[in-house]
Amino acid sequence: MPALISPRLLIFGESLSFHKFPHVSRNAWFHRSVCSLSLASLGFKNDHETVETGKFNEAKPLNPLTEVPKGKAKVVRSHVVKAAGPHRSLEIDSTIFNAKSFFELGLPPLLIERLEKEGFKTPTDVQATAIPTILKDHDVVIQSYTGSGKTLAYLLPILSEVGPLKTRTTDDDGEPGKKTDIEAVIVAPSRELGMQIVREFEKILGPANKKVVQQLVGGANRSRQEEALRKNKPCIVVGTPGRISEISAAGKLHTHGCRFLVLDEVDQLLSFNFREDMHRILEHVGRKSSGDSRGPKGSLAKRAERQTVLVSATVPFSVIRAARSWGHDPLLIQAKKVISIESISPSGPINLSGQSTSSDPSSNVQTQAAIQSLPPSLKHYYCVTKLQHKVDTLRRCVHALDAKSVIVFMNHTKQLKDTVFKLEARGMIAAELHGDLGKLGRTTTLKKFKNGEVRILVTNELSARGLDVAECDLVVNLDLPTDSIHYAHRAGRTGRLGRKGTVVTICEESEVFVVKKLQRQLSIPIATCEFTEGKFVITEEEKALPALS
Ligand SMILES: Nc1ncnc2c1ncn2[C@@H]1O[C@H](COP(=O)(O)OP(=O)(O)OP(=O)(O)O)[C@@H](O)[C@H]1O
Repeated sequence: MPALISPRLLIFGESLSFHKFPHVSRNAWFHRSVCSLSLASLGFKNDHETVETGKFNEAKPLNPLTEVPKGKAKVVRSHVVKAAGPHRSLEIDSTIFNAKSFFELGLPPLLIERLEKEGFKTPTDVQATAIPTILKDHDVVIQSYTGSGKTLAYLLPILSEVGPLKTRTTDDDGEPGKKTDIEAVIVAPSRELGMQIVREFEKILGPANKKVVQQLVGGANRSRQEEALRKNKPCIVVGTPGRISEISAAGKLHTHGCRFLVLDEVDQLLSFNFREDMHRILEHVGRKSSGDSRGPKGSLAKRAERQTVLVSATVPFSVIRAARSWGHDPLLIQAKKVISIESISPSGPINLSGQSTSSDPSSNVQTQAAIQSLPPSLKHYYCVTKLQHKVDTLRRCVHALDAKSVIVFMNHTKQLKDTVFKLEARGMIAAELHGDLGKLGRTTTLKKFKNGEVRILVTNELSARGLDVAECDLVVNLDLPTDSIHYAHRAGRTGRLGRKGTVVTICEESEVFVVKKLQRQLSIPIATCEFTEGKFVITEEEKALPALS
């Protein structure tokens, strides 16, 4: 089973052990029920406004809309709100939002004005907790599930202190062209995520202030980025570790006076691949805070003491350790909770309530980290098929669920390309996204997928982290993920910001025990399903199981 063997297993400690976990009879856990569902019946809108600009010129599915037997579909209707931004199609469960307003969080009026203009009306829970904590100058680790709005949770307090929308104004701040030092550095593990964060900054800053933020991602022309730094003198840079450290080493990026260092997807940035570049960044961006001079910022001396913000949906203990050594008295923020990291024992992983446990950290750090990263609105299924029928099963899955925007994860580029070819041969609009494509190719594909021109994006781990496509209503694992952390990040590409989302793992009979182990590790039910005669049929429903420890 080569797809399951990855060097990344070493990063996160525990891996899926194929021999340790015996094959367990499915029937032992199931309560048998058969019903047919579409994504609409699972809580999605069924009409074609879901993808506003979508132009699916495909062969019609055999049975486009599936009848849902009354009482079988588990539709949980709750008060819904609309998403901010141009796509307003999928319903959002309002329970993700906080009772407080952005104003109550202490954000400056100009920033609130911009938020309102862009349609951001209410903060999410993690934003309502993180924003005031960061504004009080604390070093923090932000951990909450995928799609819960962690980007704005750090972006808004930064823009409260840096750039033209900030609270306090001085003559030299905020305007591009006047300052020479960078005031905030945001590091992300992939170009796509880096560019996505830049777009989020640009959205809030507004068209007049775009030059306040500069992207420094790999794959793009470096001299053009250096030229933009020299000419525009941005106060915020967002980039990948390699490119940031390259430009910094060349003396073209001045970050010693930097006030904010954000490491997004920090657990991935801790991996061996990024070690050297991350070392340079940590050494050259501001200086580690001592805690002595905490208080309102303003003087240059105080600015040189950086505030460190670590962010991820999955926080293994290695991140807690890193937070301790890179910051002063850091706090862990989990949706509505704030916990002192110093109080977490180095010998134990953090559990669901944010406290440490005394068990062996290597045994279940990964499990705990993954459990907390899954949005509750996701539904998980798996379907058993033969290897040679996987693509056909995928096609039937997409049709049966009437999915509008699908991300398919595979582990190997060659097979990934074959899958796109086969899907296209069957009249489906699919595209590939992987590291072998150039930056332009990747950007174009992603753009087409986001605006609905491409219905099925076939990709690999590159897209598992951070990718935010609000309309994505289905994630399919056509190859199994390496472990529960990877499952969680892949799954998190759907069900963004309280929307409903469906995750289907298509596997061979011999791989079922791995799905069972994921189910136990993540403490989620993963029901068995089939796609017959254009219908999505849940053949055996799972009970939620206690997490493996
Ligand atoms: N308060 C809000 N109101 C409306 N939309 C919001 C709000 N906060 C964030 N969003 C939107 O929700 C989407 C998901 O946010 P974001 O990408 O920051 O999630 P995340 O928690 O970082 O996810 P991941 O862990 O997968 O990276 C984005 O499109 C963002 O613009």
